[in-house]
Amino acid sequence: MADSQDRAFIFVFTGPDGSGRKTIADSVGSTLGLTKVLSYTTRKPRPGEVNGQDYHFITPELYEELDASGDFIESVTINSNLYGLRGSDIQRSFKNNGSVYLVLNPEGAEMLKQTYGNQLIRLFIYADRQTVEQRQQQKGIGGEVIEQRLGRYETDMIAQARCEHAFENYDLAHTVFEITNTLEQYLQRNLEERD
Ligand SMILES: Nc1ncnc2c1ncn2[C@@H]1O[C@H](COP(=O)(O)OP(=O)(O)OP(=O)(O)O)[C@@H](O)[C@H]1O
Ligand SMILES: Nc1nc2c(ncn2[C@@H]2O[C@H](COP(=O)(O)O)[C@@H](O)[C@H]2O)c(=O)[nH]1
Repeated sequence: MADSQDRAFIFVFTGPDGSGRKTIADSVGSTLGLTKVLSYTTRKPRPGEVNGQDYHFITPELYEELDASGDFIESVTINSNLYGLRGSDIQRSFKNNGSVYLVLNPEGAEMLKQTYGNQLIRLFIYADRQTVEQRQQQKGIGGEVIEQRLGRYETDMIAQARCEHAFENYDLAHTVFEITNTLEQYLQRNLEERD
């Protein structure tokens, strides 16, 4: 008999920066009552970002310490900043709350897929290059950072083919509706299997 946490899903919202991953993930997650698992980063918070809500913002020293203890299930360096996820955070959320969601770049999503297999569902969110650039500008992200992020756009887009689902994001309400329906099917299937 499978343990209840074996039946929980990890929904990973991925795709190019600025495609709308966080906005969609938080909206779908709140509608479906999913728990968000936050990454740890050595990056400094941007205006409006809150520790414990957007990321766990930590010092490079603490990051090194956690990394040396083998805490990170996945760790990457992006623009000289470290980002990682602790496996224990995912396991704790599974035990307490069931299915979880998180937002990762395609590289991180791929790495986690290798660990969690069928339990992990990748939702690829995308829009054209010009649109993601404009969205980042409107969000107030600096020109240099946007340039660095756009440098990864083509590589990130290639990952679409490996994801379980892909959604174009222009009409936000429509995208959220489509993804909510898709995830409901996974959660419903789980409930039926339990009965
Ligand atoms: N369909 C949409 N139409 C217009 N604006 C959108 C749409 N989806 C998201 N946005 C806006 O685009 C901006 C980027 O969205 P969001 O932060 O969710 O993207 P992201 O992929 O997580 O990128 P980032 O890494 O920059 O945070 C936000 O200001 C968000 O409100
Ligand atoms: N592989 C991982 N990627 C992550 C993680 N946490 C966030 N991210 C992605 O990094 C870039 C840059 O993020 P930003 O907030 O500094 O702009 C973006 O694509 C994030 O989704 C992680 O733990 N692992």
